[in-house]
Amino acid sequence: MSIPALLLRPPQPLLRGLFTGSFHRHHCVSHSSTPRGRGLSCARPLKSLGFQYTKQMLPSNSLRREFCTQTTLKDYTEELSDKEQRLVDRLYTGLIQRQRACLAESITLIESTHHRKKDLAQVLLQKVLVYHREQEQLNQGKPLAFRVGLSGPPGAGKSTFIEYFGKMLTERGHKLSVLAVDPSSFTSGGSLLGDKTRMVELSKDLNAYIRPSPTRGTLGGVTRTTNEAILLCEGGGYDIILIETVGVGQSEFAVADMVDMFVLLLPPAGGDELQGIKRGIVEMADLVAVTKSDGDFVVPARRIQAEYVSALKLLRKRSEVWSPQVVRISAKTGEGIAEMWDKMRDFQNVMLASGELTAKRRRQQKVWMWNLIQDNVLEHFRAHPTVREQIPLLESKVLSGALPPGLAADLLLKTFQKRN
Ligand SMILES: Nc1nc2c(ncn2[C@@H]2O[C@H](COP(=O)(O)OP(=O)(O)OP(=O)(O)O)[C@@H](O)[C@H]2O)c(=O)[nH]1
Repeated sequence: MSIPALLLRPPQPLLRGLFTGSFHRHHCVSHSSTPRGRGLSCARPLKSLGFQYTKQMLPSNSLRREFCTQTTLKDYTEELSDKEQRLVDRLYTGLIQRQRACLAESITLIESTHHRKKDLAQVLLQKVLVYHREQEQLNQGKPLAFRVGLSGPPGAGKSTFIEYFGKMLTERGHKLSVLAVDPSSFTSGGSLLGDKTRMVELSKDLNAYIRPSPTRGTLGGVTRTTNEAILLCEGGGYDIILIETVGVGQSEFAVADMVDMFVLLLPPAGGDELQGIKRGIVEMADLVAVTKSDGDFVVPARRIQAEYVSALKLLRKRSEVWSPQVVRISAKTGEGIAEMWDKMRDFQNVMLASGELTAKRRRQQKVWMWNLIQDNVLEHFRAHPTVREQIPLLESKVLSGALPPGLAADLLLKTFQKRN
């Protein structure tokens, strides 16, 4: 993420003072070379970012990007001790040699909340990014992997489906990575997804890698590490990345901003059971699959399929080349799953050929960057001593109706600005 960060315009006065903590350390890096052993500097790099290296001063987009990546990597690398450098090199080499243990260790590193480990993770990510780009160039600019978001309410049949689908893909020579973003893991401490016992066969498959989301942190934090984990998995040679979420919260909106295709699994159940599914989630779906279409469930599955075919027709068209479709599948009998995969490939092909996929990925990079900024700015705002002190009082005044929310927000923002 430091590449887009390097191209940011000079910071606005309000924001200028904010970039002093982890955001700046991880995402804004100095252009000028930093002698080994010197601590990470915040003020100087930001100055150079904003005022010395403007768009006009560098020859072309691609050259500028190249320039930024290399110097970014160099700056971080010089900060590392020999031991740290060896760790990053070992993980990077192991990762691109497709060693699962190194992929697992690398993801653990990016999930770490430890201050120094976070720095190391960024160095590793930069190296993987460069490698990733080289590989994409060798692949005639085509993406290295197909990123698929998969969502559905609890009990929809997600794990049974992934088990069957995953085995089918690995038998066809693919390498599949399943990343589970589970919002329950940080609200209740429990874990709905990612539990390996849910996909017993697939977790034993050497061409499949299943990874639950970390159990700590905020949704923002988890989605950030998921984005980074996607890159690591792709660097590790996985060509299909499945990101699984439970379709009841905010996480699927975040996941939709990370993937090429969004697939919604729905059980053949009545309206009541599907109420938990937010309308917005259906709107994001590129493909809806009605699960458990076998035995007694075939009739209700057909009904749900017909309902969703009609409902999707009413939605605003999101693509020039693809209209969302509704299929019926059974992970018990396997019916419809190969056909579903064919449709997914059709989607990938038409989206790629039309240029929509590339455009979507570009947009997602920008969303990712702004999500990080938003998260960090908010973190700094909440951590500000005076603001933190005033929040409970102002919140209670807003709750009791004594203060309009707009005024309370203005007061807090002014307090924040004064001290920055
Ligand atoms: N008949 C039939 N039952 C299925 C099928 N797929 C899943 N089931 C059953 O549906 C139930 C829920 O399936 P899971 O795969 O655990 O569903 P899930 O969406 O992963 O559920 P959570 O882990 O709670 O999110 C289990 O009892 C499965 O045996 C299917 O294709 N046909």
